[in-house]
Amino acid sequence: MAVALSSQVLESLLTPGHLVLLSVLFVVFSFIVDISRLPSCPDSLPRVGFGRGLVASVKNWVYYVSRYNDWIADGYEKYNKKGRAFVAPNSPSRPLEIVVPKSQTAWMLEQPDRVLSTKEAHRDSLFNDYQFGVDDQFPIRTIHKHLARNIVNLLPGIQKEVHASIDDVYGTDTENWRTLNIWNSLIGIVSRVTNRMLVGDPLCHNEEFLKNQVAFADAVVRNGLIMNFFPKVFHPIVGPIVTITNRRAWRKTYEIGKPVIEQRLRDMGRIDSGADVQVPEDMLTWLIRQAKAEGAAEELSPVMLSKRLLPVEFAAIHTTVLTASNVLLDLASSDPSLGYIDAIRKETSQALREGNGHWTKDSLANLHLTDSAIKESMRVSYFARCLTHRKVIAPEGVTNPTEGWHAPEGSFLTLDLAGVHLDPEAFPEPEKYDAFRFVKLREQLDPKNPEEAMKIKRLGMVTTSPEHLTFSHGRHACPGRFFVAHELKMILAYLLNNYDIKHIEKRPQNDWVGATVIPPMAATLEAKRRKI
Ligand code: HEM
Repeated sequence: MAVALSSQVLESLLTPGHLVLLSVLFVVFSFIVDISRLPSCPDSLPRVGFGRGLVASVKNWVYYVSRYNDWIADGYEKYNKKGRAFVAPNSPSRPLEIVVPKSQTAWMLEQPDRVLSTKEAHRDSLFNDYQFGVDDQFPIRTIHKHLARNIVNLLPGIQKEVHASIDDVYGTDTENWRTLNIWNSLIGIVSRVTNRMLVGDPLCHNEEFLKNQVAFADAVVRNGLIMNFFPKVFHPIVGPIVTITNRRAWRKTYEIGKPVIEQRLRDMGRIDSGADVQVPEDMLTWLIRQAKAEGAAEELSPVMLSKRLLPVEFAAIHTTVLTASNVLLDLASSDPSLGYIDAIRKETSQALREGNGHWTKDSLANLHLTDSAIKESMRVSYFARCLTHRKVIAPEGVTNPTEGWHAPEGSFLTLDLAGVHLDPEAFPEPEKYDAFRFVKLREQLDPKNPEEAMKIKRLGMVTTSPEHLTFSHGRHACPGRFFVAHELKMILAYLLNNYDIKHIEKRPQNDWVGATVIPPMAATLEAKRRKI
C-alpha cells in the first residue's frame, strides 16, 4: 500500500513540466554556487555596465553578449584615461575583470608569474584541460626558444609556400575576375604557410592534415564560447562531450602525421649516434631537441609530439587569418586615390628585384610602408577588445601601489587594447585607417639622434609597447610575431604585385558576442591575375 502510494506521488511529481522546472532551478542554483565562489572585486573601484547588486548583476549577464565592447569603451573614457582602473562585467561563471589603465601597464606586466599568471589566465579562459588534453607550456617554451633564432633558415621555405599557396587559391587566370571568400582563401594560405614552419614539407601540403588542424582550432574557439555559458558544475560533463570534435580532429592529424613524426624521431636518433643526417628546422625538430635536452622521455612519443603541436596551431592560424583579412579589407576599402596599394607594390617589387627575387630578414625589415599598413590595420581593426589577461595566483593576492586597491587570489586583470589604440590623444583621427601613419611619424624623427632612433624602432609592427598591444607586451608578448610579420609582408607583396583587387565600397564590419569577435566570414574580394 505504502509502496503504491509513494510511486503515485512520484508519478505526479515527475511530470515534464516539473522536470523542466527542476532543471531550471538546478542551473540557477549552480550559477549561484559559482558566483558565491568567485573572488570579490575591490569595492573602491568603479564599475561599468549596470553596476553592483543582484539586479544589476543579472542585467550585466543578460546584456554582456551585446554590450561588452561599449562598456569597456565607456570605462576607458571615464576611468582609464584618468589613470584609474575599473571593473568590467563578465559572463556568469567567470570572475569580473579589473581593467588596468595604460599608465600601470608596466606594473601589471612586470609582476612575477607566481603572482600574476599568463598560463592560468589562458588555461581558464580557453578551458585548456578539456580542449587540448595536454599542458601548453612545453610547446610555448619551444616557440620562445627556437622560432626567432631560426627565422632566417625558414625564409626560403616560407616564401615558396606563400607564392604557391596564393597561386593555388587565387588562380592564374589573367582574363577573368574571380570572387573569393576572404576568410576561406586566407585559411588555405595561412594554414599551409604556418605548417611549413611547424611540420615542414610534405605534411604542410597534405590537405586532409591542414583541414583537421584548422578544424581543431575552430573547435577550440567554438567550444570555449559554449563552455563559458555553462556553470562550473556542468564542465566535467559538458567539457568531454563538446570537445569530441577536438579529439576527432586531432586523431586525424595524428594518423596522417604519425609516419613523418616517427621518421623524424629515427633521423634524430641517428644524428645522436653520429650519423650525417639532415633534418629540417621546424617545430617538430625543435620539440624533439628540447625534449632530449631536458631529458623528458615522455615528450618523445608520436602521440605526445602531435598533441604538442595543437596549442601552437591554435595560437597561430586564426590570429594570422583575422589580421590578414583585416589588412586586405582595410586596403581594398580605402579611397583608391590615396594610392596605398600602388605604393606597397612599388616598395615590395623594388625590394624583391634588389634581392634577385628572394626575401631576406633585412629586406623584409626595410619594408616601412608595408609594415605601417599592417600595423595600422592592427591598431584600428582590432579583433579583440582585450588580449592581455593575467590571473592572480598568489594566495595573498596583489595590491596596486598607485591606487591602493587589492585584488584577491583568483581575480583577473586585463588591458583595454582598443581604448589605447583608438585614443585621439595618441592617434589623431583614431578611427581612420591611415595606412602610412607610422611612416609619417618616422619621417618626423632623426635616426642620428639616439633618443629619436629609439622612437623609430618602436614604430615597427613587431615592437610592442603600452600603445601597441595586439601582440600584448612584456615577457609573455606573442613569440610568433616575428614570424607573422615576415609571413604577412610576403603575402601582401605577392598578392598585390600579382593580382588586381577591386575596390570595396563599404568595408564589412566585425560583430561581437561578448568579448569574442565574429569576423565577416562571408566577405569577398574580387581579384584578377595581372599580366606581368
Ligand atoms: C597576427 C597574428 C598573431 C597575433 C595578433 C598574436 C597575438 C598574441 C597575443 C595577444 C598573445 C598573448 C600574450 C599575453 O598573454 O601577454 C599571444 C601569445 C602567444 N602566441 Fe601569438 N599571435 C599571433 C600569431 C602567432 C603565431 C604565428 C604563433 C606561432 C608561431 C604564435 C604563438 C604564440 C604563443 C606560443 C603564445 C603564448 C606566449 C606565452 O604565454 O608566453 N602567435 N599571441
